[in-house]
Amino acid sequence: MRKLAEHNIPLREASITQVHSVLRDGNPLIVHTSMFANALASLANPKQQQQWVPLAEKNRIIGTYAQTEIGHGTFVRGLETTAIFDPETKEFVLHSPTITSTKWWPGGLGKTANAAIVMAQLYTQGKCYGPHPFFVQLRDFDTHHSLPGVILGEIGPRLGINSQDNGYLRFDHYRIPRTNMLMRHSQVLEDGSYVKPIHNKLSYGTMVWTRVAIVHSCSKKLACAVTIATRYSAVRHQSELVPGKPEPQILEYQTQQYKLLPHIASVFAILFSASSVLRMQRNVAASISKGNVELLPELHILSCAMKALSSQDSTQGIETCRLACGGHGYIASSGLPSLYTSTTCTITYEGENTVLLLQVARYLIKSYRAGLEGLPVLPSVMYLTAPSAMHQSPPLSNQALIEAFRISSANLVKETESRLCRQFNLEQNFHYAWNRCSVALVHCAELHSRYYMCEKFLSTVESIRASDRVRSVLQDLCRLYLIHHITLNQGHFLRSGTLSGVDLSTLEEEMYELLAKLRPQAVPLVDAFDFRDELLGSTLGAWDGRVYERLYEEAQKSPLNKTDVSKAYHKYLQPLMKSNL
Ligand SMILES: CCCCCCCCCCCCCCCCCCCC(=O)SCCNC(=O)CCNC(=O)[C@H](O)C(C)(C)COP(=O)(O)OP(=O)(O)OC[C@H]1O[C@@H](n2cnc3c(N)ncnc32)[C@H](O)[C@@H]1OP(=O)(O)O
Ligand SMILES: Cc1cc2nc3c(=O)[nH]c(=O)nc-3n(C[C@H](O)[C@H](O)[C@H](O)COP(=O)(O)OP(=O)(O)OC[C@H]3O[C@@H](n4cnc5c(N)ncnc54)[C@H](O)[C@@H]3O)c2cc1C
Repeated sequence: MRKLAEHNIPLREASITQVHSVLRDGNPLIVHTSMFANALASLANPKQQQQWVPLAEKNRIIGTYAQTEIGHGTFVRGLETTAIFDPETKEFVLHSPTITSTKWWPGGLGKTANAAIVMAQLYTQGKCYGPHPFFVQLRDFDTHHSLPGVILGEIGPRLGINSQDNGYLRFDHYRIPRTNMLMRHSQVLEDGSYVKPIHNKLSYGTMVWTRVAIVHSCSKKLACAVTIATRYSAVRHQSELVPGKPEPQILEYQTQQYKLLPHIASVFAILFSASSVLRMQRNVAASISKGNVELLPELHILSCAMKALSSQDSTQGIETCRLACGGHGYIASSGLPSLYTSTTCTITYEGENTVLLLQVARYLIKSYRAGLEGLPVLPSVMYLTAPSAMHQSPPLSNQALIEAFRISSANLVKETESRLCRQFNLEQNFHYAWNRCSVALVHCAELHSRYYMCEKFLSTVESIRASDRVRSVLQDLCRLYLIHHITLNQGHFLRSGTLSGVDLSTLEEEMYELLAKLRPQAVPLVDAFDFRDELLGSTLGAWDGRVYERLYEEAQKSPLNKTDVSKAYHKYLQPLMKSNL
């Protein structure tokens, strides 16, 4: 926090700095500096911002974002916490009517936060207007005691990020002033009348913002993991590549290169996509402040798509890196276990991935149908009904591979839409039919999202300002990424007829050549991520390569090594040994 102040970084930008990476196992302030700060910036009106932002900036108010309940996380419309407007006192009465309405999970809520943005069902003049955000003080700002009517606690240990306190929260007819409803987009006036927002999902804006931030953070986490595993693979010697010859660096094995290099490429793919979505988000935010919400659906879908893909890719990549380090990848001091546990949660939070991919699929199907009817569709999905341009690019060139992605994705959407129609004819109910097609729909969303990521990687590499040598390495890396994902998805390319079996064999051959070509670049590439040793926090991945010394030194710090004979020996082991059991 002192560093943020020193560098004049506003609170809402703290999460896109490296500040949070210093505390590897999560930290209790992350939701304060990310979602809470963003909710104030984007959902509060100017007067409310004047009131709360300076206090939050000075950490007098420490906030969280309390939306999820024990009973509902995904289905936001199903939240049960109520905020009923009382026109007599000009207050909202917050209440948790059921066990399932208990807020559950918010980061920092258990012990750290003294305030929260609470999402609750807004009732006024006897009508429910759906979930809306409210600024709610939870604890006394001086004593930190929870306030009467607020029941708070911590939910208990989790798979990871245990340096954070995740909390639960219940309200017992807890009153807050009318002006605590965040009123930038919708309002409740003094007489209780409701003023609608210009788009009814604007109150979900903080989720969209966070999904974009997550994409960025996933590229960083994966970059840490590949740095550790690649440096280690250059230090570690094992087995014989050629019988009787010295043990090679494990990075010499093609299988090891295959484990690491595609994930190094993935860091760039995610990072370039993140930058592109971030640019779009800034444009959309500027348009919204001028009253234009035209591009909001596109941003919502893109952020869902990129959050889903980047969280899945980085989680799988980190696990592969851990496995690529053999036994030493399992030790906590390698840094890999905590990278995994603090990344796998990104698959679930801020919208569970399957659910987000189904949002993307819904948009694809709607856009495809609109395109067929000649109705306008937004740029990112025009390709679904646009004619193919396959023949214009040299076979198997990068451009041809991108076109193959595009056509295969369009083909899959077309096939799935037909399946949906057939299912609808059988079921006579759109929702049942949708559910019966949802596995295929998720595949559509994944392929479309992968197409977007590949396209961003390629277009960024082509336009990047760099020396010829650096550009050439990035081009190889990008090529590897494209081919790798084509081989992983080969069924789709064969089905769409965009690539033949022979094409796929040719590409596979090229991939093996690229692995060998990129092998000497592996260490320089990860060094270029430029992580300080303190930030990596890894015995295996430090800059100097002193892996064995560091492992040994770290072992000395184990509390069990403070004495030669542990207390447990006297208490349990010795009696057991003497018991003749
Ligand atoms: C240098 C860089 C260094 C980087 C390192 C820095 C590291 C730090 C990074 C920090 C990252 C921050 C981490 C913070 C920690 C976060 C902790 C996690 C917090 C949480 O999890 S908060 C809770 C999140 N909860 C969710 O996400 C719930 C998911 N569910 C939903 O969003 C919705 O319910 C869902 C699924 C979208 C459905 O909504 P619903 O209302 O039911 O809508 P419909 O399905 O009926 O759709 C109707 C219509 O609305 C459209 N729609 C939906 N959502 C939106 C939206 N947000 N915006 C615009 N439009 C939306 C939808 O597409 C439909 O459109 P149609 O046209 O088809 O009708
Ligand atoms: C570490 C961590 C931190 C968190 N921090 C916060 C926080 O700060 N604030 C906050 O408000 N929340 C927070 N959450 C909660 C988080 O946002 C939710 O857990 C998440 O949105 C998923 O919702 P859920 O738990 O209800 O899962 P569910 O929706 O119950 O998902 C369970 C399964 O059901 C499936 N499913 C659900 N709906 C559908 C559907 N429509 N179609 C197909 N399949 C479906 C899912 O795909 C999944 O497989 C946090 C969670 C975690 C793990």
